[in-house]
Amino acid sequence: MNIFLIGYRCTGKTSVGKALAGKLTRPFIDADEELVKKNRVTISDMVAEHGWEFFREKERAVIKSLCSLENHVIATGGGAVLNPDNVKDMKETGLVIWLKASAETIHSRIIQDIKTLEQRPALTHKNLMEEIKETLELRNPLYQYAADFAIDTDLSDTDEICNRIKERL
Ligand SMILES: Nc1ncnc2c1ncn2[C@@H]1O[C@H](COP(=O)(O)OP(=O)(O)OP(=O)(O)O)[C@@H](O)[C@H]1O
Ligand SMILES: O=C(O)C1=C[C@@H](O)[C@@H](O)[C@H](O)C1
Ligand SMILES: [Mg+2]
Repeated sequence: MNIFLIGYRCTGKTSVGKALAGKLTRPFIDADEELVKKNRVTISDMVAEHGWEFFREKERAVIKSLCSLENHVIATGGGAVLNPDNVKDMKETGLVIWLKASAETIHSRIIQDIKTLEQRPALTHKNLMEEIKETLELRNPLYQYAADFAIDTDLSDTDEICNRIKERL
């Protein structure tokens, strides 16, 4: 079984995924990083040039191919659950863990993370806080449906989150 990490931007899927894979001595792979490598373009440039629909098609291709792996820890992009085929494939081939954080925590991590410019182009025309709140409201039911269980990340560091996941496995 694979372990898939899902959740909104900056809930820690990539950071926790890497650390968890180390602790479980399993290989780690990140869907966003795979997409960038495969297409040789940053996410921000891809979205600026071709739009979100094009990005979602590329993301679907990556998730589909990652679902054929075995025993990997896989960090997904924040919007992977928007495609029901991704959700179906992840549920069939692994355990799906939802990393959660409050809108305030997400906002603060997004504006501080150096990767935001290349990796997290705006999803809406709203200001960042409104975008986060509105998008979380739309996506929370999708994360909920996809996940086997959820972990709150607001008050814990990566190491503590890994330990809490390990307790649940
Ligand atoms: N538990 C945490 N406590 C504090 N900071 C965190 C925590 N988890 C992640 N961060 C910070 O938030 C930022 C984003 O983390 P990360 O890239 O792992 O998120 P992500 O969920 O993979 O985001 P994306 O969906 O955009 O790929 C980084 O600067 C990271 O250090
Ligand atoms: O939340 C989203 O829709 C996204 C999150 C990032 O991980 C990237 O996959 C991309 O910026 C889209
Ligand atoms: Mg990530």
